[in-house]
This record gives sequence, C-alpha cells and structure tokens, in this order.
Amino acid sequence: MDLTGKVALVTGAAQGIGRSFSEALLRHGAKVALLDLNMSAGEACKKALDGEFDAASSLFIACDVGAEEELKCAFKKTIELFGSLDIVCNNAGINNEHNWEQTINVNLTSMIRGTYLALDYMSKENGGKGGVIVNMASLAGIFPAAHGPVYTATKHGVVGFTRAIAATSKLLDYGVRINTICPAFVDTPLLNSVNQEQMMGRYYIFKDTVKKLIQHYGILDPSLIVQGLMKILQEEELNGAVMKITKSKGIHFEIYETALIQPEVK
Ligand SMILES: NC(=O)c1ccc[n+]([C@@H]2O[C@H](COP(=O)([O-])OP(=O)(O)OC[C@H]3O[C@@H](n4cnc5c(N)ncnc54)[C@H](O)[C@@H]3O)[C@@H](O)[C@H]2O)c1
Ligand SMILES: CCCCC[C@H](O)/C=C/C=C\C/C=C\C/C=C\CCCC(=O)O
Repeated sequence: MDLTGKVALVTGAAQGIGRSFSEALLRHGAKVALLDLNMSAGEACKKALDGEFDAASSLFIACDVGAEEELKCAFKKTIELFGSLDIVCNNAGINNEHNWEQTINVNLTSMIRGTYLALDYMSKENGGKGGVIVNMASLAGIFPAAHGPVYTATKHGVVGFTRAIAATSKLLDYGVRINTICPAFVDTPLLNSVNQEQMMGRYYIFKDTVKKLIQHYGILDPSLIVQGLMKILQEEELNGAVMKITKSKGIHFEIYETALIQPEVK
C-alpha cells in the first residue's frame, strides 16, 4: 500500500506506540487523525508533530474510545476533514486490574466498536473502497499473564475477534484486511502501571516478579512495533494474521491449526 495521501485514524495516539505509529504514518505521507483521552498530551503531541510535518496533515480529536458517541463522532470528524478513511489502528489500551470493567471497555469493547465503525466506512459492502484495520493486542493475547488476568482476557478477546472478523471480511468480500499485533514488553509509559497499586489492584504483589520478567525478556523499542505495522500495511496477503514481536525472535507470526471449514456464502 502506498501511504501517500492515505487517511489513517489512530487511537491512543498521544504517547507510546500510538504516537510512534502516527509519526511513521505522517512520515510516509499519510494524513492522520490522532485520537486520545488525554487532552494535554494530545495537544502537546499535535504541536510536536506540526513542527515536523504539515499541520494540515494531522488532526487531534479528544476522544474517550470507551464512550460510544465520542468514538462515532471522532470517525465522522476524520472523514469530514480528510474526505476518506483507509487505515484504522485500534491501539488505545490500559493495564488496570483494579478497575477491570474499564479495562474490558477500553481494551476489548472499544476495539470491537472501532473495527465495526471502520467497516461501516471502508467495507465494499457499504460502498467503501476497502482498507486496513490493525488491532493492538499483546503477547498476553496468546499467553496467560499471572499479573493481569483481565488484561489477558481482553487481549485474548482482541486476537479472537480479529481472526474471526478477518475471516468474515474475506468471505463477504469487504475488501478490508484486519490483523493484530502482539508485542512483548515495549518501552512506553504503560509499563509504569506495574508500580501503581491503583492499577495493579490485587496483583500488586507481583510487582517485583513482573519487573524481573521485563528484565529477563527485555524491552522492545516502539520503532520495532512500527516496523510490524508497516509490514502489515505493505503485505497485501496478510489478513487475520497474529503478529508476535519479541526481543529474541523479532517480528514473527503465531501459527494456528485450521479449525473450521468456512462456509461458502456467495
Ligand atoms: N507497552 C507495552 O509493553 C505493550 C505491550 C503489548 C501491547 N501493548 C498495547 O499497545 C497499546 C498501546 O500501549 P502503550 O504501551 O503505547 O500505552 P501508553 O499508556 O503509553 O499509551 C496509551 C495511550 O492511550 C490513551 N488512552 C488510554 N485510554 C484511552 C481511552 N479510553 N480513550 C482514548 N485514549 C486512551 C492514553 O492516554 C495514552 O496516550 C495498548 O493496547 C497496549 O495494551 C503495550
Ligand atoms: C505489567 C505491565 C503491562 C504490560 C503490558 C504488556 O502488554 C504485557 C505483556 C505481557 C505478557 C507477556 C508476558 C510474558 C512474556 C514476555 C515475553 C516473552 C518473550 C519470549 C521471547 O523472547 O521469545
């Protein structure tokens, strides 16, 4: 996919992986809607990006992805300003085992809603011209993380939903490729949650164990996750792929047995 002039929407764009995604998309000539709950970080991010790229190429939208109307409105604004939509990165996520209901809402419900909204605009079934959706999961979407059972559940949900909706898209010829990325630990502010009792909840006792895990497996630079995103955008055959990213193996894929014979519908 040539990214020049393409329109992307990135959630959780103010910092961490989402910000790195947004910078990379702008560098490749795309226009980017930067969605984030954190107004001050979002505005600071937009200002910094304007110093490097044409200010008209990006738009910051204050948006809580967990609030249905706010997310709908952000998609609408993006299309009103940029005229189309080609790429959606459902990236926003939290690690909060104390308020675990919020973790489900942000990490899983909003990923599903973001995918459906993206399909509303991009699916050929609705007169759209196709596109690519990337849903951020985690290695905790494949392996259980004892320090984060609800985080683990949401990321397993993201992986399962993405694989299933990608199969639907192929069967019904939506023209939209949908994939997921599962990184190990990445150098972003999210890792600070391990030191916060109000985030770790009853699993705060694992604080030092998690730090040892992180030390053992190493911390990935967000630029490697950007490389994963670019691979997904460029390799047209990728749909329903579960991309793992680790220090020891780099970018690679989870291989699953073919479980179902998909029905012919057309
Ligand atoms: N950092 C890691 O080790 C790691 C590893 C694997 C997967 N991930 C996943 O990658 C994604 C990005 O994580 P990160 O490490 O960049 O985190 P981060 O905390 O550094 O950044 C997340 C961004 O999302 C925003 N956000 C949070 N809740 C939101 C909401 N309700 N609405 C809108 N924006 C919201 C935050 O304000 C923040 O700007 C998450 O889905 C996370 O689960 C992170
Ligand atoms: C507690 C801080 C929040 C972490 C968020 C992140 O998404 C969590 C990842 C958790 C699961 C991964 C846990 C352990 C495995 C880590 C690395 C395995 C690497 C294997 C390899 O290098 O081959």
